Amino acid sequence: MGSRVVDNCPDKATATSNFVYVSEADELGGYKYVESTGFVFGLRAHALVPDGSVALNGVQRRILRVAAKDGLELRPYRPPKDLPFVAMVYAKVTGVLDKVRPAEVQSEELINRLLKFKGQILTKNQHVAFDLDSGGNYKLMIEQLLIDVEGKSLDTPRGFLAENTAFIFTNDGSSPITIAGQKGYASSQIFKTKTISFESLGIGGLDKQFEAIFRRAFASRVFPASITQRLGIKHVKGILLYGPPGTGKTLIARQIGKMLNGKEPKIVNGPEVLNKFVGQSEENIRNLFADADAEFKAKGDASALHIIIFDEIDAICKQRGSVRDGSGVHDTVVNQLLTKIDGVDSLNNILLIGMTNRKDMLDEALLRPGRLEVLIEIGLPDEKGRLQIFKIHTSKMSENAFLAQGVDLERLAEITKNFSGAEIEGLVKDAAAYALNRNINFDDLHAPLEEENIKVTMHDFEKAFEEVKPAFGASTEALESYRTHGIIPCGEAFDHLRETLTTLVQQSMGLAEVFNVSLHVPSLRVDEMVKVLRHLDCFSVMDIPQAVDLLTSISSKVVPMKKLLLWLEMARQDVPEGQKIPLARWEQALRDLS
Ligand SMILES: Nc1ncnc2c1ncn2[C@@H]1O[C@H](COP(=O)(O)OP(=O)(O)OP(=O)(O)O)[C@@H](O)[C@H]1O
Repeated sequence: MGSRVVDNCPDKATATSNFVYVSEADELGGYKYVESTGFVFGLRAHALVPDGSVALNGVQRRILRVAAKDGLELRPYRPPKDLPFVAMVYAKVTGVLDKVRPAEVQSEELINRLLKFKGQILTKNQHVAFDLDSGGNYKLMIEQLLIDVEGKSLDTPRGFLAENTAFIFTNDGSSPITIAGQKGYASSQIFKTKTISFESLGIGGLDKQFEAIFRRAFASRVFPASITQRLGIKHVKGILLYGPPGTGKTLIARQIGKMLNGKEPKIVNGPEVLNKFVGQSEENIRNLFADADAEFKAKGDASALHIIIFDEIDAICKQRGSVRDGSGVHDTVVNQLLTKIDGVDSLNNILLIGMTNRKDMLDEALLRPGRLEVLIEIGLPDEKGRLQIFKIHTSKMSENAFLAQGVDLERLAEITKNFSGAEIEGLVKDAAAYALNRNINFDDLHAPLEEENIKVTMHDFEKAFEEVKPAFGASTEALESYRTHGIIPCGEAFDHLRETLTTLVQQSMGLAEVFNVSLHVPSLRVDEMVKVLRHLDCFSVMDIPQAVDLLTSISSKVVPMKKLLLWLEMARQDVPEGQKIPLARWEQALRDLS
């Protein structure tokens, strides 16, 4: 059927219809669709189109890469019988012209307008020009088409636009057009980019944790509300990152904030929020949520995501009642925080990322479902993670040729067992300081530095390694100080574990050096408490049953070992050296602390 001469559309109505037009005498006139360069268009005949021409709007000319007066091959297109109806279109909306002023478009108007193209065939990567009654010429850039096959969403390269086709408007930040009131579809825009590179984010060894955070806290926000509501999923509003200091908790929280399209995250520090003036701490918490509150009231589910990063959250959330400042400030602050996440006026547009080194000190109420419910441990990095961290922190040196040839990062990762990310960073800095020192002329501090002589060598790293010691794991003194009370046989489970481990160690005598065993004793039952108190010898034997009774009546039937030791220490404070704790003192300490 051959080539047609490209012409402009006769008027605005034809230009915004997404049809292509031929003359009334054209032999293609009998067909409903034509195909060119892989795109399919609805075809209409029009009295104002000259014979032998095809009228295209500017957006169509662009995707077909032709200009007015060019020739264009057109072929009639008969939709195959199995051409599917599109269930969901992922597309970006931008202006028809490259330069377009920022504007806000209501999604309802947008969708109603786009559904006027019902019955047309859409192809992936196609651009569709349209106008809106409220003004403005826009183009829809189709990124992905999904069809519904037996409840599963599958990709399709082409399909019919149907009455019930759903739209998800994405925006990678390149379009100045924001879509308001997306009825939950807005969520698909939360990530700035489609892929994540951890190394470029400067985070080493935390891929698994990141994946877990994504899966558990963000997946629900990527899908449109229409899907999450059908699945009965509620957005996660709080994450707790916990683990030893310097392992990258703050780093990961900040990077999450940067990756998301939401508002700039707010970062606060627990102790900063607390204020000695009555009501001021609560006010600080309210202020923290004020912007999210205002936007949620104005825009509801279409509001952007507000991220609040709460460092040292344990400072404000210590178990309620456990703080003895007599003011009850901590309680009201925690309550205030809980209301915002989970109360009657709770907000759906917030994500609270709490961080702590002391998860055990947190008020359990804060960790219930609907609150800080996703708990992610950020532990010490393994060897692979350490290598990544070394690479991250030496990348600048390496780029600028300051890293000597013989530096073996793999070897360094191997020997830095128990080092946290921050300690690895410290070690790199220390090694660099050695290299710099070597190049300083102490006789003449004004002598010019010869840059090309500055090389950080393996020897510098070795010297730094002698100096920087990890806070965890390696220090025997620290371990001893944790066991001031010796090992207390506190129950059947403990005895069983000890026997099994002893047998294992005996069986592999000679290998014993390489064993590292750590025991975690979560909570003690009544009989176990009796054994522990007996072992610690801090009450007279006669008083022990009553001491346990007091403990369980004031606290609970099951008490964490750490808590028990803390209480004992408090109770012992006013008791003279060598004397047992009197029951009255014990009761008073329990009441003060519970
Ligand atoms: N996994 C890591 N990858 C790269 N750098 C890291 C990593 N962990 C820590 N660091 C380095 O150590 C610095 C301090 O880490 P960060 O403040 O994130 O630790 P943290 O776990 O929040 O510690 P704290 O509990 O003491 O607040 C970071 O700014 C970064 O330079």
